[in-house]
Amino acid sequence: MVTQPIIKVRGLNNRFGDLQVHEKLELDVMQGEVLCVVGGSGSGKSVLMRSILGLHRPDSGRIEVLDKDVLNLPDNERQLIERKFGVLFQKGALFSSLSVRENIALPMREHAGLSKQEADELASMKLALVGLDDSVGEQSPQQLSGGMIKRVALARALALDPEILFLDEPTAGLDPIGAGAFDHLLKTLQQALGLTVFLVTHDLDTIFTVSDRVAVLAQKKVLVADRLERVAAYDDEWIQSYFHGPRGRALIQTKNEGQ
Ligand SMILES: Nc1ncnc2c1ncn2[C@@H]1O[C@H](COP(=O)(O)OP(=O)(O)OP(=O)(O)O)[C@@H](O)[C@H]1O
Repeated sequence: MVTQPIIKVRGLNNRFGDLQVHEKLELDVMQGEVLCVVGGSGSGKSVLMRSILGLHRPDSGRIEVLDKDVLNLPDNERQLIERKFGVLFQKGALFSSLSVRENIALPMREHAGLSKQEADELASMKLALVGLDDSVGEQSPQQLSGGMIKRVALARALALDPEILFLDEPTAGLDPIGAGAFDHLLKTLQQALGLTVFLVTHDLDTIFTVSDRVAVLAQKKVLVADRLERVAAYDDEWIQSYFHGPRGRALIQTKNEGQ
């Protein structure tokens, strides 16, 4: 499948005081792919995602989304681009004072100007999409398990039918079965909806299940961005210890046996 970059990052520099996080970082995210972004703690994965989302202003560099130079767009055009983003933050807590349905309907009412009834009906569709019963809509977020909360947060991220979905550590805090179920749901939805997914994760299972490509952040840049098997073979100490530790070896073996 030949696709075009939907996001292009060029010469990105991010610095906090004396700490240079990104130096001339380059990255393409291809239309319709799941790109898993990995790297050691503090390597700048979240700052990269926040820079693309417009939540952090980089010191310099260029970020294009759908061929628009988003760092230099007027506010109204920038908002049109942001409407194409769905975001699930690691700590993207739901509003506890609102029901699940109200949480999902909120972006539709605030950003798409839908009536309460329209938004509630669409929220039901989004609940079904993430595999939750409609009755969950009337529950409070505090009543839900960790896995259900992630599904609701995913339903909310999909509220405005985004083209690009950003997720920061979506399986963190889930047990392995819940995490596996979330990974499969994500892959199914991504394929069904034709989404492009930018996924920050430490979770090797997630990478093996959902990634089309993997980008490794190290040494202030994207060291390599390629298919998993090529990245796993890359000659770098961090990559080798990450992908070829006991967990990585077991996953590679399982994958090979499944082929
Ligand atoms: N607003 C900020 N002010 C100062 N330093 C920051 C700020 N945001 C991030 N940093 C620093 O930038 C570096 C990269 O942070 P970032 O959160 O992107 O790392 P990460 O790769 O996502 O790490 P982790 O895997 O631990 O979540 C860290 O050293 C962090 O402390």
